[in-house]
Amino acid sequence: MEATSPAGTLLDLRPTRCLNGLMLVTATLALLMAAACYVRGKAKQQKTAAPPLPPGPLGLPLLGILPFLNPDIHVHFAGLAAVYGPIISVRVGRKLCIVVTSPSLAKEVLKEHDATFANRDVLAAALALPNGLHGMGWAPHGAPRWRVLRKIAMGRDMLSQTGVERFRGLRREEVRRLLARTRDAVNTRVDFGELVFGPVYNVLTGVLWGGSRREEVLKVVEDVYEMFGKADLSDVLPLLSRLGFQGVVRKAKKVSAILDQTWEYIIHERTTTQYLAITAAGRNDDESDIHDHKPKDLLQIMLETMEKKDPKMPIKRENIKGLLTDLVLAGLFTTSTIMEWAMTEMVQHPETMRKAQEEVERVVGNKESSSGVEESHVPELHYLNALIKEVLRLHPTTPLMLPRRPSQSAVVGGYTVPKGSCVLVNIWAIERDPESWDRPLEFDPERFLATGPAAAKCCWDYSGNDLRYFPYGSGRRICPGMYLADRLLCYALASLLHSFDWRLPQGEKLDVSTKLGAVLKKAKPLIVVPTLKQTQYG
Ligand code: HEM
Repeated sequence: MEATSPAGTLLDLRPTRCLNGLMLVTATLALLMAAACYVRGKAKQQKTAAPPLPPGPLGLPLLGILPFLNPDIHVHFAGLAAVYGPIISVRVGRKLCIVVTSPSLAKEVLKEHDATFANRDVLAAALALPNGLHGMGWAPHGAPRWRVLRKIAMGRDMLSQTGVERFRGLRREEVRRLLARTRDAVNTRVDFGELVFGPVYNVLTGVLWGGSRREEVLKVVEDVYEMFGKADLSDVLPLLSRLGFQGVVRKAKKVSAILDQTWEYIIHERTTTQYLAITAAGRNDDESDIHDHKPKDLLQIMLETMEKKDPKMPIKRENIKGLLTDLVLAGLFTTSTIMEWAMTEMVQHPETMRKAQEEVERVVGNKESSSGVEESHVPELHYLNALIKEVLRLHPTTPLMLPRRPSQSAVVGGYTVPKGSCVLVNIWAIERDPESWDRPLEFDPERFLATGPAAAKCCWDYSGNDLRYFPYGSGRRICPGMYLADRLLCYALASLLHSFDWRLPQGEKLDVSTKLGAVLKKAKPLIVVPTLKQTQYG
């Protein structure tokens, strides 16, 4: 008889049970581990998966939204922002554009991720200029030449706040000439943009290279300006340029050869005759006399820097030509356009012109007690300074700023902005945003004269620190010419308001429509009639 004690049964069964138990535990552990791996993997995947591109319209294959693009691109993009939100992505041909339309997102791009977004998205026309990439405007921000050129341009002898003081004499001379020209034209129809263009150009060329061969340079610079203002398909459809449909690029090559030659003549003249004369006269780097009508200009400073061969300041001839081209192009059309917009707004709102005139007269004095506006009066002209700020708010010269190109992918507003895309900041829309501005479309200089707690809260200066108002840009690529532009704008306008009254020709209406080229200009020139004011100087 088989002994069947419970113990025996237990003994008999134990190995099998053990095996089953072990398998069960192992299986459970394996399952748990697999589940843990899956969860961890998923979490990691979620962590590393980039957020999506910003929303935006789909557009057509290959062409994107190109066929539907309104020529006033800033207005078109503002409309898309109203539908899709403050950060959008659009394909324009092959190019992926990310457009930012709010102060907080502009801050992310221009301040918080400043280094990532400090490169320019270089236009095909700029690439075609032989010195296009050797200057400042299109150079990659990390490149040593960009740092060196910015250092020189913003140096204490050049375009810095103290540097511009050295050219007071030059500005005075040009503004006096402007007053004389206006006096010759009283009671006649005057193209205001044309009237102020000359003095702005003369001041710039004087500061940059002493003004020699002015007319020759102007002819080419105007061509280059036109070229940058034209939409170039090879920027967005590179295939076209490979097939030879280059349009703007072909023209750029032609024009730039002439410009290059002209710079060569100017440099040659300086290094042979005038340069020797200047060094023989014993000028040195520290010389900074605001009464000197011919202080050392940028060309001179750059030639001397090149000659010193300091490894920390490596400058080549092409950098000199590139920087001169950049500064004259970037400074001329912006400053003269803002002057035209200022007069346009004052003619449209005569009460603002009257207030500005009263202020100038109060500060400068009348005919008997004063010999006219001097630059030393400018800081006291609070209303006029506010008026210029308001003009810059409503009429940003580059409504989408200069295009940026991220050096690596970044997350902005919770969306991915891919490396190499073209990033645009719609400053035109931001500076008209009702969330930041009371009655945003009204021309109201007083908004910049806020006193009390309102003034303490905001920072309406040109530093680019408050991303609701940054007409000269923000961050490392902020405009290097802002002190010169500001000084010239205020001084020239104050002088013109002190000496003359300005009105539209009898029976004519003001046309304020705009045209977007390299800068946002009036579509039609401003025609005005200056008349002599009772208190007339100059
Ligand atoms: C009212 C006149 C002017 C306005 C409204 C203006 C506005 C601007 C703006 C918005 C930018 C882009 C900044 C950014 O990307 O953050 C810029 C860049 C620049 N501006 Fe001006 N500007 C004016 C006058 C001038 C003048 C007089 C000069 C030269 C003398 C100048 C030279 C430049 C240059 C070279 C750049 C490119 C800087 C870089 O990329 O590093 N601008 N300007």
